[in-house]
Amino acid sequence: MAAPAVGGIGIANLPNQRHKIVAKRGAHFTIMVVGESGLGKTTLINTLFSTELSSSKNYSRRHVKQLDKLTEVEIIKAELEEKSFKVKLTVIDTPGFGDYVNNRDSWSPIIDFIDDQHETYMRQEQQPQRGEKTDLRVHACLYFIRATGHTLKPLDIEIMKRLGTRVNLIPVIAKADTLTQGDLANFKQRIRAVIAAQNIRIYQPPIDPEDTQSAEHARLLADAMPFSIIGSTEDVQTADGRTVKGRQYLWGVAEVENENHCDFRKLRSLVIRTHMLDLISTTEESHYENYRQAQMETRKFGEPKVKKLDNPKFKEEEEGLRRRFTEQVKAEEARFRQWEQHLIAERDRLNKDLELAHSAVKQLEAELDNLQVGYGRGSQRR
Ligand SMILES: Nc1nc2c(ncn2[C@@H]2O[C@H](COP(=O)(O)OP(=O)(O)OP(=O)(O)O)[C@@H](O)[C@H]2O)c(=O)[nH]1
Repeated sequence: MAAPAVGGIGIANLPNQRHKIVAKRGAHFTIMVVGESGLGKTTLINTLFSTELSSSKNYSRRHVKQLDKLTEVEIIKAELEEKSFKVKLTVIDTPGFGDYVNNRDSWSPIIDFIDDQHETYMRQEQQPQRGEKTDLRVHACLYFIRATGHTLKPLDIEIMKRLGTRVNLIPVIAKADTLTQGDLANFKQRIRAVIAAQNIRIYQPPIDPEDTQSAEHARLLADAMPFSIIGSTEDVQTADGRTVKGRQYLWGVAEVENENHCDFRKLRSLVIRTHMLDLISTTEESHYENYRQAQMETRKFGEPKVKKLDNPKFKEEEEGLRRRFTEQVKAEEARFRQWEQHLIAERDRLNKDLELAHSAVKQLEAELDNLQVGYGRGSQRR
């Protein structure tokens, strides 16, 4: 899918970033969005890249999707071009996460996907011919937090802990327009406290001591995390006559690009304008390297990864199957026993009939003998 960037989104700034050599070739960037259904993941991606990368979902089918109890990973590829600078963008969407009453292990397809990409890349590196490699290693993972105004849910904490050690984790507060500015500020503070207390690793923009301007910008971005987000690709009219991207309400407009309304500009700056190359290089140098080292310690060079057979989700399914099988066997056994009883009763009845017939025959034989004896005596007298 080749999608022309509408109105300019800033990827042309990439050559100004540190690694000019990458910029010359064009960047290869993979971003993953994780969060509950309906938190605005698709909308944000479309807002971020100013183009309809992914179409909106059919909400009438949402309940159907919940029944199959699967967190599917969806891959959207696009090529964005601005001022002849290209970014090969891959968006990994994870619809349906956290939709179910029992969310135990609902994160495993997401975590497995991230690990599998590192694994695939490492295996390709180990081949004698190392040409063009398939590379879907995730450079940035946007984690969507529901704007409840309370604090992080245990499920958020569990998955964020696991993500933080594998990818550049960027937490965002979804649908920030649903909270008042005061509530939003308090919510942010509480989330930051939980992140610190739970030792959740989130992406930290590097601070360059030699470049005060960029250091200040990096500090500003770090201080704003988790970014509050309003997503919308709609143009709306503000009270003072401006046309902006935003969401129209009776009380006014929640503007996507207004720093007083949300942190969308900061997030876009971090992901696209100023830190895309740092996200790519930290993935390579830190997250991939950690994975590679951990794997190297546990198996020999070139040896395939041992597949996890003790996945609790599969275990649960296996136990269920076994239970159902035992119940079925028991029911069949009971049916056979009943049948056997029936057969025994039938056999007894037939035996009795046979006995009766037998004694009737015997009686008839005796009568016949008597008759023959009587007939013999009669003929002798004559
Ligand atoms: N109030 C508000 N609504 C939003 C915002 N972003 C998206 N929405 C709305 O929320 C609904 C769901 O948005 P999507 O972008 O499809 O959500 P999603 O997270 O991709 O949903 P799944 O793909 O089902 O996981 C749509 O009706 C959007 O218009 C936002 O920032 N604020």
